[in-house]
Amino acid sequence: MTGALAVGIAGLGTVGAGVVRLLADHAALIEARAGRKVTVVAVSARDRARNRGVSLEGLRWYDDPVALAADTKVDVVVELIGGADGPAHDLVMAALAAGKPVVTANKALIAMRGSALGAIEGASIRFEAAVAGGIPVIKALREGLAGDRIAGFAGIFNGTCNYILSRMRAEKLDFATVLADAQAQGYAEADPSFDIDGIDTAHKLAILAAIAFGREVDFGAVHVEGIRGVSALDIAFAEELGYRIKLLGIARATDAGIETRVHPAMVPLAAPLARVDGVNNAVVIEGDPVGQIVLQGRGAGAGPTASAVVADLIDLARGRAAPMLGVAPQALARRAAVPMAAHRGAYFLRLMVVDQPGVIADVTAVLRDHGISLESMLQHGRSPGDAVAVVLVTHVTQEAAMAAAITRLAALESVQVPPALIRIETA
Ligand SMILES: NC(=O)c1ccc[n+]([C@@H]2O[C@H](COP(=O)([O-])OP(=O)(O)OC[C@H]3O[C@@H](n4cnc5c(N)ncnc54)[C@H](O)[C@@H]3O)[C@@H](O)[C@H]2O)c1
Ligand SMILES: N[C@@H](CCO)C(=O)O
Ligand code: NA
Repeated sequence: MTGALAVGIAGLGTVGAGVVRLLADHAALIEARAGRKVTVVAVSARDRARNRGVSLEGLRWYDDPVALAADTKVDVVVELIGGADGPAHDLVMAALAAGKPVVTANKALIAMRGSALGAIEGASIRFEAAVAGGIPVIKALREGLAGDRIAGFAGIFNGTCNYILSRMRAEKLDFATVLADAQAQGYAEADPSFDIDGIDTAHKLAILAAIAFGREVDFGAVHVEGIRGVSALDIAFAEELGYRIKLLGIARATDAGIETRVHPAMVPLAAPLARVDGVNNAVVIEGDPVGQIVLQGRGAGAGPTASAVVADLIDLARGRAAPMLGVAPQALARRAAVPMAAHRGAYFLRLMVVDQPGVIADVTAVLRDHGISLESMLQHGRSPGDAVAVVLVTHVTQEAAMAAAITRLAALESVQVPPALIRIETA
């Protein structure tokens, strides 16, 4: 048995304190599995006096995280500060420059700077915690499915959004009410925009797509829509039509290249992702020859996220090498990013129209002009002279045709508010 793996941790918030606690609580089993001790020797955070519920006795303290990377007694740097720039980025660059491996939970950093970091000669950087927290989805793709060709995957990667959508459905509440409550209870951030505008999901999707398809991390190519526009009315219609609305991150290999998109989607009740509720995350992967794999679990929180960070540390302690994105930098594939306009799928479209003769004829004429075929149509009740909801479900059609039709529908005099559009997925 070689000597202990000496760990330096920067950032002692939810995840950092969770990692210190897990390494202490499971010290014996981690040593047995790693073949050596994994020991925290140094830490850095902003407030030395703060009580984090974990003992920092005997650990070297650094006010400046970059100084922690220079500590010659630190073998591996764990970055748990967060953010694509600033101290987290400075620390990771300093650690890699010093030839030290890095473990991080920072999805923003990997999504925005992953390609540049991966290109650094000899860089060793692990980030299982960054995607779907405790679900070992990066290991599943990079190791477990290393022999498979991945056709695509779809997942629920943001617990905050899934919690909000689950409560909106179960309690028939609107978005603003549930968000305010989630903030009051401390689930959602005071500025929750990364979560609810889909950016956090897009970070995770960009990272996972790079590994699934062996190409560079391409955050800029991801089409991103969040959940602010999801209404209680559309959730009720989804229920009636046999769907659940989820914020999905989807990546697919098509003949034209790789499609990556984040948006609310209607998922049939029988599909694996439909029944994943609350703060849970889940991902459905399609591989050849393995077929379909479904992983579900906790995507956030101190324990689940620490579980992923510690697994990465054990890999390092074992001396297991793995290229950052699953293939060597020079072997990364160049595959085109497919624009959203080229996406093909089925759509749910809700219009608020004036209840008067001829309106449906006008609407269907627009759809006909753009070659869009309808699967079903729904209208409840009558309200002459007032606005009523009309729901249209299309057959598979091209996004560009749908977008053009919506522009024309929105301009019709009988259409009262901007049309609501939700894509239908089979995952
Ligand atoms: N909380 C989760 O459940 C979760 C899940 C997956 C990934 N992550 C990621 O893990 C990382 C940490 O998240 P968190 O929830 O623990 O955040 P947090 O806000 O609870 O903790 C951040 C820590 O970084 C420290 N810090 C900030 N600036 C610093 C500086 N200049 N120098 C030294 N320390 C500094 C803070 O003092 C704090 O201890 C983020 O990248 C986040 O996206 C979090
Ligand atoms: N804000 C994230 C945390 C985990 O990345 C979520 O709600 O899922
Ligand atoms: Na993970």
